[in-house]
Amino acid sequence: MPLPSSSKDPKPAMEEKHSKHGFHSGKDINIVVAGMKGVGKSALTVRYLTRRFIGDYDSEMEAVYTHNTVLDGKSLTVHILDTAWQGDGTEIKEDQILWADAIVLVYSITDRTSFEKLREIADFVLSKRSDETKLVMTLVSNKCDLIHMQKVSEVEVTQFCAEYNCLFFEASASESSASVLNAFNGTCRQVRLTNRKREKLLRFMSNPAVAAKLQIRNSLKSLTEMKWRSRAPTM
Ligand SMILES: Nc1nc2c(ncn2[C@@H]2O[C@H](COP(=O)(O)OP(=O)(O)OP(=O)(O)O)[C@@H](O)[C@H]2O)c(=O)[nH]1
Repeated sequence: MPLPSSSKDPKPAMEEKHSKHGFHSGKDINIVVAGMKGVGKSALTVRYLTRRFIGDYDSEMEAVYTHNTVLDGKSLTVHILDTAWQGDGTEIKEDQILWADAIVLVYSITDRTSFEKLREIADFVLSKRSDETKLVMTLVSNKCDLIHMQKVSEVEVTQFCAEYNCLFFEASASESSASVLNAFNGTCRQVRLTNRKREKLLRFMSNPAVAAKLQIRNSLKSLTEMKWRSRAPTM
């Protein structure tokens, strides 16, 4: 699927810097980073790409970055869409949701509203995806260096993850490259796992013997249903 529209093309310097190794896996992973204004979406993205923390970004700017890397011994190309918070529900567009293999939902531990808003975003995202196209969602609590200002409890986070089937990562874009790498790498691993499972299922389903069995089972099921319907008393 083509890259989603973005209000700005990827920064050329960034693109060049992260494409310089030139390896291509054939299996790209598309990630959308979403969350309220000021939670650190750009800081996390840039930390993952450059291992550096840059304090200030143009908050109006939505950007797509391409990053070539190696994960668990296999080359990987990651495309990251860093969304810009608009506050009017238009920060993620439908084609961007369909493009994504994973959505990284970011909140700041110092801002309760930023956590609460993620429900709206997650509901919107899930309303645009069918079950078959398994989408990976991860929850990232950013600004963990400000733990003394924490406004969201562990119980709430656990509930959220159970409800939306999310993986959870704690990060600090300002203090720790490792935490940010862990969040993005964990997300990519989960996408690979999901893809492998889906491919395995597709292979299984396309086996002629399995297809024949399924067809027989479905025919028997509809025969039984017809039988019950014809026996049911009419009012
Ligand atoms: N203490 C602390 N500050 C952070 C961290 N990550 C980001 N910030 C700061 O939070 C502010 C917002 O960061 P951004 O990366 O611009 O946030 P954003 O989510 O991209 O915001 P929008 O682009 O406006 O949607 C900046 O002042 C950052 O320096 C962090 O881990 N710890």
